[in-house]
Amino acid sequence: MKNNVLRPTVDDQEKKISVICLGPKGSGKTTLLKKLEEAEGIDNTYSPVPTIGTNIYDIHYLNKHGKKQTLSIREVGGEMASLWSNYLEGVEKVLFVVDTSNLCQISAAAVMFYTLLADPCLQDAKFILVLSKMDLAYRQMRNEALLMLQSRRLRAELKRPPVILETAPLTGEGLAALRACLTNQKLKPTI
Ligand SMILES: Nc1nc2c(ncn2[C@@H]2O[C@H](COP(=O)(O)OP(=O)(O)OP(=O)(O)O)[C@@H](O)[C@H]2O)c(=O)[nH]1
Ligand SMILES: [Mg+2]
Repeated sequence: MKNNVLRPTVDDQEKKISVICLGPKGSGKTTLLKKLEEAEGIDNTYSPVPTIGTNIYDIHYLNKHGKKQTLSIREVGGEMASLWSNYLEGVEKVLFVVDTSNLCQISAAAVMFYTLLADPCLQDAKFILVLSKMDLAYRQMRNEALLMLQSRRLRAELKRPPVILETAPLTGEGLAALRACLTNQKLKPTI
């Protein structure tokens, strides 16, 4: 009689993706992830289409032993915000991207962010809050955004406060720090 071997199902074979990238529509998730992927041709003339559904980006890096590693990140489009909760199981890191230059969107972004912080699936997850499009935002906008997101309260009250990073993917600002944070590496001194 043949051994009754359990064959892996399609779900078992599916790549486990433990990092998710969320944020309001147009906040800059796709642009940021493509830049982290080091895709060619992402500059001021680049115009991505809104993500309908989800996309997966593979980021290649060397670990502390010099071994090549790949980190896969799933973006779920802002258009799909009502369905985000379906993608949270097994997630260990949440990259939440806000458009710092669009203060009209920040209060809605804060509601989305706080809803995720309270989600039972994400109680042990690490949150990285990305203030994006810093090339378009001036200092006061950045301060207002942090105020609306109640960053001080997050730092004071949460057991694991989110890491807050400023980026401008189109100019490359902040990408090294974000990459280091995603891959659990220390940022190399620039000087
Ligand atoms: N100036 C500037 N524009 C940016 C930056 N990042 C993204 N954009 C622009 O913002 C727009 C939206 O960018 P996307 O990356 O598609 O935004 P998204 O968050 O993926 O949007 P959804 O997929 O709809 O949720 C595009 O026109 C980008 O060119 C940035 O750092 N600076
Ligand atoms: Mg997108």
